[in-house]
Amino acid sequence: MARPARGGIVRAMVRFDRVGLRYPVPPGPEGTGPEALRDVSFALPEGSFHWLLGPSGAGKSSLLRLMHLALRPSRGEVELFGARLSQTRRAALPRLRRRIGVVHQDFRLLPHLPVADNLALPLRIAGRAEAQVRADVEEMLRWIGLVNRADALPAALSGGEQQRVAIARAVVIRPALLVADEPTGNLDAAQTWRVLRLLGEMHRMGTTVVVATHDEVLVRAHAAPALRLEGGRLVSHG
Ligand SMILES: Nc1ncnc2c1ncn2[C@@H]1O[C@H](COP(=O)(O)OP(=O)(O)OP(=O)(O)O)[C@@H](O)[C@H]1O
Repeated sequence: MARPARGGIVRAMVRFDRVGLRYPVPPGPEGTGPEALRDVSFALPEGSFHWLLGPSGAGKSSLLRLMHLALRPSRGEVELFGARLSQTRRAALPRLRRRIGVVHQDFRLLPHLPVADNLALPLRIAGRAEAQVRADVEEMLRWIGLVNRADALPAALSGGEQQRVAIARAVVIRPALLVADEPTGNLDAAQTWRVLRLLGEMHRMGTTVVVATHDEVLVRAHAAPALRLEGGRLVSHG
């Protein structure tokens, strides 16, 4: 469900216009690999929730990498928060990246830092005062139900607990856009529902959310529009 912005007009948070992507395949020059995405166009309204679906190799992770600025397109235009990437200076990218939270299937927590410090890191990088960092981390731990694991290292947590920490870390600086790549791929059913609930809560608070998944049960449980990829092409949207 999209929330109207000022004047009732729903802004696009993300817009892809005829986007193509070729990976650089060594040893050739950049852009000579097979096409991972072809002619992909869509717009995601501010405050929407979308599933990203498609068989293995369809291009889901590639599309999300473009969306969270880990890659630039080989063709076409990606627009985020109204900024066209082709016209955005490299120096301006970190500021855009701070508006995007990313969750991966394999959590990617820093293994040598306790849970609380994993959550604090984005806040410290953003220069928040330490009292604010402590308050925000506490709030996040409460939200994900892990207050009593603040001092644990990630390896001491179950996969589902680690994924809840990863979601909290992705949203602790209140991103406008949250992208998740197979966030429940390694989780059992009970943990999958908890993760889905957290993603749904972020959406209800106004965050634009995109979730790639293979899990049709999940998709049926949370009715939302879907982008469906096949062979690098967007075959349906809605
Ligand atoms: N880093 C890379 N270098 C070269 N080719 C890549 C790279 N990552 C993905 N590809 C290729 O791009 C295409 C799309 O892959 P992608 O990982 O985006 O698909 P996917 O839909 O996310 O698949 P899965 O569901 O298995 O994760 C595939 O042909 C894949 O081999």
